[in-house]
Amino acid sequence: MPGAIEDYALLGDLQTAALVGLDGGIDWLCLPAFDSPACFAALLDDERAGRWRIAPAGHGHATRRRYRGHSLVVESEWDTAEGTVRLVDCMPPRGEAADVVRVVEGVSGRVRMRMWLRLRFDYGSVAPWTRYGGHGLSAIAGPDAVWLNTTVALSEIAGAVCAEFAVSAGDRVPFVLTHTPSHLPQPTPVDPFRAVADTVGFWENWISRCRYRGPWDAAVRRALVTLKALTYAPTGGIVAAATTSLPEQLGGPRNWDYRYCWLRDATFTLQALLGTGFVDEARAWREWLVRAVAGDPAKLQIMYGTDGRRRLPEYTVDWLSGYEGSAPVRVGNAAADQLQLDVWGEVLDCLHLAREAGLPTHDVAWDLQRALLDHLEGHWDEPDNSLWEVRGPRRHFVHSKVLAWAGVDRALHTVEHHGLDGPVDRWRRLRDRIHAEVCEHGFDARRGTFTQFYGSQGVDAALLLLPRVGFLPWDDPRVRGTVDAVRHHLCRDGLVLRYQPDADGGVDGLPGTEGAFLACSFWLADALHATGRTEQARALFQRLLDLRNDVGLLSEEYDTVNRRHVGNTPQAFSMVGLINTARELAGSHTRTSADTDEQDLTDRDDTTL
Ligand SMILES: OC[C@H]1O[C@H](O[C@H]2O[C@H](CO)[C@@H](O)[C@H](O)[C@H]2O)[C@H](O)[C@@H](O)[C@@H]1O
Repeated sequence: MPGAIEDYALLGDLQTAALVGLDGGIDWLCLPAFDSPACFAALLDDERAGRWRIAPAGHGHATRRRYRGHSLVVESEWDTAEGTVRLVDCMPPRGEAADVVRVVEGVSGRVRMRMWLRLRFDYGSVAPWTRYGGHGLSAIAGPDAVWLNTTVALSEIAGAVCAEFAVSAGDRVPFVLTHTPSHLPQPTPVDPFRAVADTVGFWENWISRCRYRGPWDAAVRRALVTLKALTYAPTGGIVAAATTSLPEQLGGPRNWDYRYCWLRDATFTLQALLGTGFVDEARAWREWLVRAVAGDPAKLQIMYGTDGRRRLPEYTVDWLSGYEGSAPVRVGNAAADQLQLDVWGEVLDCLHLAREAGLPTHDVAWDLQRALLDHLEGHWDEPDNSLWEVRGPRRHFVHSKVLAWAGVDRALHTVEHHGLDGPVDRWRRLRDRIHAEVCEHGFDARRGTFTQFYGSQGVDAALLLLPRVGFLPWDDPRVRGTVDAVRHHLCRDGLVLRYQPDADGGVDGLPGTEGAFLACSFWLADALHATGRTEQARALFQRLLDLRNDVGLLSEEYDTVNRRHVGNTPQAFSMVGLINTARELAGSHTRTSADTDEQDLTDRDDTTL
């Protein structure tokens, strides 16, 4: 039985990620990449689907746990009747192969320990052939080979690899699990102690480039490290979360695979990284983007594989029972084929912002912007699936139209401020036309609010973003009315739903309901602050900070009834929301290109940037 979603800490090597629970069990690990089949999938079933646990014999949850400094090295400690023991877990920066390093350290007394490893390739379905030799083993099946190196004796019990040993104060017992494609020879084993030190050094060095200084510094840095850990270093792509199919409703079917690169999530992530000083990541992402979307702009997808792959067919993994019975488990994501008009606007905004942030003007990037804009010009007035990826009928979603407006607006800014070439008069007319249409059809004067889509009876938390992209100012009565309507209709226990799933006869085409969406809750805090209700904004932000788990992570949503994290974890959207709201409340504006006229990025030298 897996732990609560909030029980998990993240390990990662910038190519893949593992989740380690409070009880010392790694319940999720895909090798060699984020979206590879899992070799530990207990998270979505039970230990028969693969798990690796190290803990004091007969003990459950660790007494305390933390990341070492700002790194992704997790230290779990158990106080037991026999003494205290520490488990140090990490994935060192990728060298020759992918490694998971676990070191048991005796702190006091003499503690009996138990290691239990059950490798199951291909999401729990393939038990490898295991060969033992000395203090190690190799496990091979199909394309995968895994080696375990340790200093303690291993044995096999009921299909699992076990070790019983004891540690006294000062003892260190290492375990190194290494993966390679099965046709390659065993790689040179890493030195586990050096690997831990290198991992700490890597992350401390990376975060030292952070230019945010202000309140909530530790929370912001942890969020940034998490975003970086969701980056696939070889290509610069950024995944939306480390997992698939953690449910948006416990026991329900709203279970999706987030191990891909959504243009929307990635652009939000980039805005947070750029705003805190991480320009190299923006450069890598722009390169990734230009490669991924090259070709016909009509064929732009809303998401890609981390390598830019377009085909992400969705299928169900029926042999896994799902997290706490939440079936189906899905691999791939059918949303890849949807029309989500906001993405054109977000990409145009992000490319513009990258340029404003000092990335050199790049002809290919401008060619891409122009091609995207040409396509948007011919398609902005079509109904779409919206940023929420509804699986019901396409509609004229207000947020999508506003982001189309923003895309045109950013292209105009680029021409005006960077001397690039474009048909500005035509684009100005287009921008004005979209604006007028949204204000006419997307605003309900009777209720004083923008609506989820033209003619809708529902509202949408994404409407909180309208002033942020510069569509209308925060003091416009239509904006204030919309903020109030979102609060009134979408708040549950003070947190914000994306929309009312049952409005307009059911907009998303899915059964069941879902938790409060944490990114939207951060957007409400920003909106309260921007409309002069800073105390309420701070209170909401504090509430959201309090929802982080013991190591500072947030999943996608929060179940306000069961008081639990729900949805995939850790989710970039949520961590981005934390960073942006901290910056807003600290007085360092989250820049969108809508601001660049007035601010001209002078805040690049602010201490809080
Ligand atoms: O709720 C239905 C949709 O949920 C997922 O999409 C959500 O996550 C994406 C990644 O973070 C985000 O970009 C999107 O805005 C969210 O709605 C799921 O991936 C979709 O397949 C699903 O239809």
